[in-house]
Amino acid sequence: MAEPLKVALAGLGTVGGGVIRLLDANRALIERRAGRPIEIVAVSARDRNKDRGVDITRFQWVDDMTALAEIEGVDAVVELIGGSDGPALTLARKTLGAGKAFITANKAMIAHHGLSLAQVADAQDIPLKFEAAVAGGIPVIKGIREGAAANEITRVYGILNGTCNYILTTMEKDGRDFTEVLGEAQALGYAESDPSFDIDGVDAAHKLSILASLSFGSALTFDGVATTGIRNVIAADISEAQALGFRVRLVGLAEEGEAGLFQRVHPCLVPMSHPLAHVTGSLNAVVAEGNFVGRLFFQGAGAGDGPTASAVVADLIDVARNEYGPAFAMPVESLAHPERADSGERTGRYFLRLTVEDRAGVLAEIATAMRDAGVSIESFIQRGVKEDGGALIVLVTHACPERCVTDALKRMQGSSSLTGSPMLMHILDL
Ligand SMILES: NC(=O)c1ccc[n+]([C@@H]2O[C@H](COP(=O)([O-])OP(=O)(O)OC[C@H]3O[C@@H](n4cnc5c(N)ncnc54)[C@H](O)[C@@H]3O)[C@@H](O)[C@H]2O)c1
Ligand SMILES: N[C@@H](CCO)C(=O)O
Ligand code: NA
Repeated sequence: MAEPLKVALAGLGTVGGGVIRLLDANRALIERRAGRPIEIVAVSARDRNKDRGVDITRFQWVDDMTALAEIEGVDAVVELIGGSDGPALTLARKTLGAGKAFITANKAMIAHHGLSLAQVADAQDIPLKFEAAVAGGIPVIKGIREGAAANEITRVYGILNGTCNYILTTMEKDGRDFTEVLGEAQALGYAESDPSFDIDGVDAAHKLSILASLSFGSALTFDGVATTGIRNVIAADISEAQALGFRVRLVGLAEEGEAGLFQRVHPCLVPMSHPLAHVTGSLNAVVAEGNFVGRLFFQGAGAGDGPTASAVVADLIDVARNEYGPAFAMPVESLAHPERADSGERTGRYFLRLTVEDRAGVLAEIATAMRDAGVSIESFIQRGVKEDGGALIVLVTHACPERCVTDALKRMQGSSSLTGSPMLMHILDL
């Protein structure tokens, strides 16, 4: 029998537990597919005695998880701890330094340190793999890195955070407000240990920066992602968007063109005719547009123990088969360094929600700001708000450069007519 791939596992939480259960359940099949057994030999986490519903007494226990890299006979280390720096990064560096394969679900660490880790891995021809880090169980890294490798990809976008999608679609279904639904989403086990990473779009930005690098062959730049989360989305935004034929989704979008590299995570209005409008609950979806293959649409579970473990073990199978290549699909030195595109020049339609006082002249004030900023209005709704006697105004603009809409908002800033902060969302006309 072929030698097993010996694995050390750091982190025994949602995903770590899932990996052990998956390898137990599909052992024989995985061995046939991988050409050899995949065996966990050592594990480490914070608490040795916690009941995880899986038997870990059969594995060597290691208190200091960064020591997993040094265990003799271990071929691959799987990191399922989390955190962009700290023990996860130390473990990554030690593992690659020891010439062993490193597999992770940690998008925060890959977004911040992926290129420097890839440099070490590629120089020694060692696997560095992170399928679970982007859209969990969806094989989107494999799809873009391998399946679409022949294409020039100029745009990649999608729903990259299950927690936010769960919150938005529950608000949509039940008409409830953000704070009410947040607690439920966290209880489902998808949320990051710092929940603001989900809600403020940071987790989606981590994933988008990884996807952009793989799609465009450009150096990963997490700092280049303009990020807005879903904290300010209210139930009325969702119902008004629906009345206009849209659904609200947190969309990560990256494009590469003459203007440079554009990367943004933001709540958007998605037309009902677009497949992303039908991605509900904690599901994720990614669209990649290739110049020969056309539009690819990937959808599935972006989080959860089973789906995420499925991606981690797929990476292990690649390692067992000796099938891998440079972590970012090409050597780090070959990655391009495009300029950052100016978002003000992007043209599109916008949704603007204002809460205002219901008195003479308010509408004229809004119309004047729009006119002076060169923004033309496509549709307009005004509703009375019983609670405060004010009004809710929703505008959809005709396509115009983004800087015009932000200019219109600036002109209204500080006006005594406004009773709350305006909400501006892009309309995804793709
Ligand atoms: N949960 C998901 O659905 C999901 C999906 C995709 C990716 N991920 C990523 O997978 C990783 C793990 O996520 P999870 O949901 O399984 O987390 P979790 O909180 O359920 O588990 C984390 C594990 O790591 C251990 N740990 C954490 N910090 C430690 C430290 N400083 N020292 C020692 N042990 C430590 C904990 O004891 C626990 O066993 C994260 O990077 C996360 O972003 C999670
Ligand atoms: N917190 C993430 C987990 C998967 O990466 C989410 O909600 O999608
Ligand atoms: Na994935």
